[in-house]
Amino acid sequence: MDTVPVIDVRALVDATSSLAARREVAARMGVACRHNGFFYVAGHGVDVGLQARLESLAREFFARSETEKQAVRMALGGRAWRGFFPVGGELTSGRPDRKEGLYFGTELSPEDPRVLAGTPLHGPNLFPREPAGLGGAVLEYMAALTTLGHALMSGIALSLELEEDFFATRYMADPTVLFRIFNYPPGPEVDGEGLPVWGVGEHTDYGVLTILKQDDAGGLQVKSRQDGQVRWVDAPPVEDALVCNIGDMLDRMTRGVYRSTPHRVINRADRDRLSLPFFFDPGWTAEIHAIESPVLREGGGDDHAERWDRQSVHAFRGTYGDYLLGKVGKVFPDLRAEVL
Ligand SMILES: O=C(O)CCC(=O)C(=O)O
Ligand SMILES: [Fe+2]
Repeated sequence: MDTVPVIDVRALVDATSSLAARREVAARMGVACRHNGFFYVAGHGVDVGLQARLESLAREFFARSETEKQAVRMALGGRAWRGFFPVGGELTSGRPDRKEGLYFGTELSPEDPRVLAGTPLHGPNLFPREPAGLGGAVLEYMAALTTLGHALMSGIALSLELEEDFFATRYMADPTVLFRIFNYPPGPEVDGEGLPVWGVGEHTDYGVLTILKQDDAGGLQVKSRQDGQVRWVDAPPVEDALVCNIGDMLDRMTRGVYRSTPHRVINRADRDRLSLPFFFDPGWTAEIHAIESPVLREGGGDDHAERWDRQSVHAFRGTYGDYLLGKVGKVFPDLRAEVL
C-alpha cells in the first residue's frame, strides 16, 4: 500500500538529543522526500492548547456573516497581501477553488524599510476585530511553527549530508513565512457542466517546506507515481500529527531528487473542513541554486513536461521573491491588478 509515512521528529526538536538519534529521524525524512515528498510529523512539540484555541477561533470567524468577513478583505491589506478572500476567490489551478480563507504573514511594522519601499507581501497583518483573540493566536502559532520549521530543516539538511544549520544560515536566516487558514464548505463534487469542483485544484507548493494542520474531515490527496503509474493517495487526518510536504524551491535545490509533489483537496465530508497551512520558505531576496552535495550529483531530472503547470523549477532565474510573486499573482488575478 502506498501511504504517507508518520515520522516521530522528537529528536529534532529536543535540544538534548544525540546526533545519532537526529540522523535516524533524518534518514526517514530523506526516504519520504525522495518518494513523494510528503510525510506526517509526530512528536513535533507544538502546544495542543494553542492549536485547539486557534482552531476554535478560526471556526468562529468563518461562521460570521459575509459582511463581517469582508471587513478584512485582501484588497484592504494592499501590497502586504493579507486578509480574507471569499469562496471562489482563489484560482489555484486556473479555476476557482471551493474554499474561503485568511492570509497572514510575518508581522512587520509600517515603518519597516521593506514596507516603506513597497515590497509586495511585506507588511502588517490584517486581523479581524472579532473574534478578538484570533490575531494573537495566529502570531503565537506562527512563532511556534517557525521554530519547528528550523528543526525540520535541520533534519532535511542531515538527510542530504549537509551541516545541520545549512538552510538556517544560507536561505532561511530571515525566512519568508506565509500562513493561511482555509475553510472548505461541503458541496457537490461536480458543477453544472459535470466538471469536478476542487477545494484546492492540483498544484505544488512554491517554497521549501509546508507544515499543515488539518481537522478531522479529510480530503487531502497526494499524486503518487510508481512504476510509471499515477495514483492519488489520501493523506487523512492523523491524531496529533502535522502533514509536511516539500515545495518547488527544495526540488530545485536538490536537482529534482526531493520532489515537490502535486496535491489537491476535495471535501467529501458533510460539514466544513478547516485546514491551516504554514509555508516556511527562503528569504525574499535569496537566489536559489542547486546544492553541491555528493548525494545529489546524479539529480532527479527535470520533470516539467509532467508537471501540473508545465513549468521547470530548475530553469527559473531570480530570487525567491520573484518566483513567489509570479505564482500568487496568477492565483489572485483581480487582486494583482488592483494592488500590485
Ligand atoms: O488544505 C489543505 O489540506 C491543503 C492546502 C494546500 O495545499 C495549500 O494551501 O497549498
Ligand atoms: Fe499546497
